[in-house]
Amino acid sequence: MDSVRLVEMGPRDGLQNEPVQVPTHIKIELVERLADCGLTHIEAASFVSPKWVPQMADGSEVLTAIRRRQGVIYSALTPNVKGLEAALAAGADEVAVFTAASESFCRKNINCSVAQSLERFTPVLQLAHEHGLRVRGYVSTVLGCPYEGDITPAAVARVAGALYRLGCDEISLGDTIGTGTPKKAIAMLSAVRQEVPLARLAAHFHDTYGQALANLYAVLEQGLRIIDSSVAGLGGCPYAKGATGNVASEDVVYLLHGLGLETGVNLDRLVHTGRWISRRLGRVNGAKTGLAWHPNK
Ligand SMILES: CC(C)(COP(=O)([O-])OP(=O)([O-])OC[C@H]1O[C@@H](n2cnc3c(N)ncnc32)[C@H](O)[C@@H]1OP(=O)([O-])[O-])[C@@H](O)C(=O)NCCC(=O)NCCSC(=O)C[C@@](C)(O)CC(=O)[O-]
Repeated sequence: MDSVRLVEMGPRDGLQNEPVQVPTHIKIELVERLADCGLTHIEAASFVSPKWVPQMADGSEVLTAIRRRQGVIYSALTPNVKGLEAALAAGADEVAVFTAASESFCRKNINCSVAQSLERFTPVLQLAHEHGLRVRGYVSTVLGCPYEGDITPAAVARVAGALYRLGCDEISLGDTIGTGTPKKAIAMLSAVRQEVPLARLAAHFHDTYGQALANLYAVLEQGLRIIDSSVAGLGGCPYAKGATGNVASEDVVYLLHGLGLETGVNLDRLVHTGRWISRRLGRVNGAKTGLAWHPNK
C-alpha cells in the first residue's frame, strides 16, 4: 500500500509559541506518548537562542531524558554551529536548518539575510554529515509572507534549490501563515520540483485560514509523500503574528487513512495524546478529529 511519512511537530513548532513555560517533564511525556502512537519522526527540541525563544531553552534536558523507542528519529532545529553542537551533545538523530523564501521574514526570524543564512548553514551541514546525521532544510513563507505578502513560486524554488545543493537531505516547505490555497500550493510545488526531487520534499502547512487539509490533498495528488503536522494543531510562530498551529496530526491521519494511505499511526492513541496535551496546556483542542473521535469508531 502507498504510504506517507509523517513528521510530528507538536513538541517543537507546537510548543515554541506557548506563552507560559511548559514544564520539561510535560515535554518529555509528550514526545514519549507521540512515539507510542507509532509516529517514527518527531521534532523534539530546538537549539536556538534562549533569548529569542525562551520556551525551547530546555532542549538538552528533553532530548537526553526521553525514553527512546527503536526506529524513531528524534530531531531538532539548529540555526547555527552552536545549536548543532548542543544538539549533537544531547543525542539528536537528525537536525534541521531553517530559512525563508522572503527576506523580511528571514531577518525577523533568524536575524540575517537569506544569502547569509545559507552561508551560516554550510558548516552546520558539513559537521552534521560528518557525524552521520541527516539534515532537513526548512523554507518558510512559501505561500505568503506576513511582511511582504505574496511570494512567487520562483522565489521558493530558488531557496529550496539552494538548500538542496548545499546538501540538505530533505526540504520542508512551510506555509508559515497558512494563507495558501490549493491552486497556489500546486503552482509552488511545480516550481520547486524543478529544483528538488519530489521524494525529498515535505509539506509543512499551517491552518490559519482553514486551508491546510485542502492544500495537503492538492500536493498529495501531485505525489508528495512527506507531511509535517502537529498533534492537537498546537503551535504558531513567534515571528508571524496571528499564525496558528500546523495542521493537526489527527486530522491528517484521518484524511490519509480515508485515502487508503498508510501512516503506521494509531489514530485512537493519537487522539488521546492530543486530548491529554490540550488539557495540560489549558488549550482548546485544535484537531477536529480529536474533538469528534468516539472510541468505537
Ligand atoms: C539564529 C539566531 C541565534 C541569531 O541570533 P543573533 O542574535 O543574530 O545571534 P548571535 O550569534 O549574535 O548570538 C546572540 C546570542 O545568542 C546566543 N546564541 C546564538 N546561537 C545560539 C544557539 N543556537 N543556541 C543558544 N544560544 C545561541 C549567542 O551565544 C549570543 O549570546 P550572548 O553572547 O548574547 O549571551 C536567533 O535569531 C535565533 O535563535 N532565532 C531562532 C528563531 C526561532 O527559533 N524561530 C522559530 C523557529 S522557525 C519556525 O518555526 C518556522 C518553521 C521551521 O516551523 C517552518 C514554518 O512554519 O515556516
